[in-house]
Amino acid sequence: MSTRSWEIEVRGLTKTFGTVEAVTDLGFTVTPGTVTAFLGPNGSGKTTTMRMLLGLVTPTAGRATIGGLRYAKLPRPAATVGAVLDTSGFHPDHTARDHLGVYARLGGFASSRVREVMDLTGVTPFEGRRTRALSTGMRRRLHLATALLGDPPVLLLDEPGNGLDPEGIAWLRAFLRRLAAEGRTVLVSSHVLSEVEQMAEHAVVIRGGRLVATGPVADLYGEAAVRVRSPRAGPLTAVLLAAHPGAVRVEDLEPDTLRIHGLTAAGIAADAAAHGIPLHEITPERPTLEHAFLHLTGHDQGDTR
Ligand SMILES: Nc1ncnc2c1ncn2[C@@H]1O[C@H](COP(=O)(O)OP(=O)(O)OP(=O)(O)O)[C@@H](O)[C@H]1O
Repeated sequence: MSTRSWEIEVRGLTKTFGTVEAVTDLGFTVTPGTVTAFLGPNGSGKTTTMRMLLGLVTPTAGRATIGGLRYAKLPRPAATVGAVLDTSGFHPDHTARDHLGVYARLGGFASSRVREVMDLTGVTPFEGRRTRALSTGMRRRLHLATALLGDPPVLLLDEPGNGLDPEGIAWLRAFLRRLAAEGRTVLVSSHVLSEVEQMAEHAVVIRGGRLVATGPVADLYGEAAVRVRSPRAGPLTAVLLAAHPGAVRVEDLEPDTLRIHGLTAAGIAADAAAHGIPLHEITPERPTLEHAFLHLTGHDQGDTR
């Protein structure tokens, strides 16, 4: 890999197909050394954005650059950006090894890379199998292996977890994290947050082609809350509101059950003890990122939390 900083930069990016606004005024940055999740529901514009980054779709407005350059201007595009966008495209009669050999020649990469990427991605155990006979998981690995042939500093992967079983997802997570730890810029799209939750440090969330959030994954979580059950829920509410004016919000879930926002479980327990209020249950509720995602992408209507 070269030492250049291979940052992905998207600014004011817009694409309309006839009357369809696929992407509108989108802006985000993906920094090297991180896995960044590109999240959005189906049809939100993820693939179109990735295609614009690869110069496969011409933007209506704005720009999408890699290391400050448009894809077409990169000195060695195939050795700079490894992409998995379209997961068809294997010759059915080629073996996995043949497929990589063809792509290594096409890309002008050393033939020794074929063995290296097969070992890296776990293709070796089925290298002699014809591609038509590969399982979904094997196909995913072979696509990744193909993308890595040029040892690229940038990886663009469109829904790489699609169709993988939990073991495959766990492998993918660890693998992509390792690639990022080597200093690569890794952008991974998904419409299923739980798939990327444990692998990505950063997220770019879009809806309807527009940015709705970007930043560290940890910041996308909603506010934490504590669920408390007490036979004296009313007096407890009064005590907490009086002791922490403006800082606490209390939801009445049931006559004896509250959800308290703005305080820790320990803080609530201390206030309750100080006023002799018995607690029958006190449970910190960590909001799930899935919930935050559904909220951000407007898919939680009717859901109260
Ligand atoms: N070539 C095209 N011609 C017309 N409309 C298109 C074209 N490509 C994409 N679109 C439309 O642009 C919108 C965004 O599609 P895109 O495939 O980028 O979304 P996505 O987030 O990748 O979705 P998914 O998660 O389903 O793959 C959709 O409304 C889609 O129908």
